[in-house]
Amino acid sequence: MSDKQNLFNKVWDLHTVGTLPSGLDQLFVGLHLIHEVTSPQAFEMLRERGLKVLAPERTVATVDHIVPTDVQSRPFNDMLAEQMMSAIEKNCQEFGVTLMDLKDSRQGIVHAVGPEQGLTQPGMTIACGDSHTSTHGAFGTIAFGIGTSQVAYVLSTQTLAMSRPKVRRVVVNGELAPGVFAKDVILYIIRKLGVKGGIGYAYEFAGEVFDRMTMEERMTVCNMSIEGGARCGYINPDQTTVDYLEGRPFAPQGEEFEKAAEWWLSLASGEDAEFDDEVVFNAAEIEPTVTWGINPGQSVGINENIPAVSAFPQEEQVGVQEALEFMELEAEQSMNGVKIDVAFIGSCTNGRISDLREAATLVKGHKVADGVKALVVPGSQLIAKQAEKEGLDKIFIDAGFEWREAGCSMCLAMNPDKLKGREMCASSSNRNFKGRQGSPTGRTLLMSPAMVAAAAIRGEVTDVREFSAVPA
Ligand SMILES: CC(C)[C@H](C(=O)O)[C@@H](O)C(=O)O
Ligand code: SF4
Repeated sequence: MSDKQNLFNKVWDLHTVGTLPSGLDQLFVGLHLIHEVTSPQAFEMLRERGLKVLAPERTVATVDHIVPTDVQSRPFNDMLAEQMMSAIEKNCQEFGVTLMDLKDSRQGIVHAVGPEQGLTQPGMTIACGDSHTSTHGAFGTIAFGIGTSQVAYVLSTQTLAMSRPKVRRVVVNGELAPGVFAKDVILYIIRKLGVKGGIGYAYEFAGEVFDRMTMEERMTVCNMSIEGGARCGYINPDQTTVDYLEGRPFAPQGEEFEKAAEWWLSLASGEDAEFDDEVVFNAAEIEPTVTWGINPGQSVGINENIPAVSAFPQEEQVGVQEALEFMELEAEQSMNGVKIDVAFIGSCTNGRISDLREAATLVKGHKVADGVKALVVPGSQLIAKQAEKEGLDKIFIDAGFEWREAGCSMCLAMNPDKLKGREMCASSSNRNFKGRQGSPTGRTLLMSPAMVAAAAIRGEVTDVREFSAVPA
């Protein structure tokens, strides 16, 4: 491996088993994660062709999207959800794949479970029929979201045919101010580079800000690379990565772990590593950020106003106008003080223990504003258990939040947790597309979990720094 090679190209080369006549590289897939929404048809395709799962030991399934977060008794009220659940149970049993179902204490959102279990490791290739697979890049992993037919392809061949993206290094130097979180950093990057800015690229996030981040913060950033159009995003493995993985169930143990750690660290892009492109930002410019529109790039700092329509490039202006009309917001208004109806803390972006701790710190001793429905949905059962051990559930419940079972929940509302009518939701999730949270006219404001907590208490979008207990 040359010193000039960045981590992405090193890992890509190590996993390339051939080049197809189409020119695509055929990559070996180290880990294939499965969930109930994008796998049923894939298993059907295998059945139709009489194929087996080639490497069941490299395939792990969990259930997350359709999981009800209150009453979980079977059969589910929603027949479609029940069908998906039965299908994944049957498929995993028949094809010999490990399934972390609702009875399994490891169950949770696929992108929470992989890292938590130590399945996600540096230098690996990971595929999953889910766009936010980019989350796993936080470990210096090349992790791709794939479609259902590709799921069938990976199940049967343990490889994936892909064209090699270019690599852009996204550097953020300096120090984040208190009250500014990983979520604000990625929202800022997407706003600056655009939701299509990453097309054709893998993003390497580098610089002081990411170096200092915990693994959970790095996951939040990499999770949303896809929202910036990038094929995937990653952060070089370092001691923080190694420390996080030590002792996790699927991580190597003892001497094997030492050897693995040495190998992981050797993969990081060196000082001389070359990139196809590089952009540099300054952490001091990043404020607590909130979206005002219908894609994750349409955001502003809490103390800025939404720009005038004329400030956008000509070709974007119609879309901006449409977004403002849908959101019932005005150009040049401030987001500070916008009323909310619902507050949602959860998702694979911000449903981890550190997110719940940050939100709970803020919520403690306060009450959810009258008329606001607020819910906390931990990303996995283990996160829920840890939160309960720390008494966070009690803090949320005392404040008037609902404390729910683990799953995707209102991030995409494939379960019963849905917005109603034109409700406005402060959400710690990653997508604010029209109708994303279950009501075609429902509206989503993306922000950090601490900002969601602040909005829940005040009943309106609020600068988290106005609270005395701002988590550092
Ligand atoms: C249901 C699934 C295919 C989808 C995805 O690919 O991301 C979902 O997880 C989402 O966040 O929109
Ligand atoms: S939490 Fe949301 S973004 Fe993440 S996998 Fe589930 S639906 Fe997709």
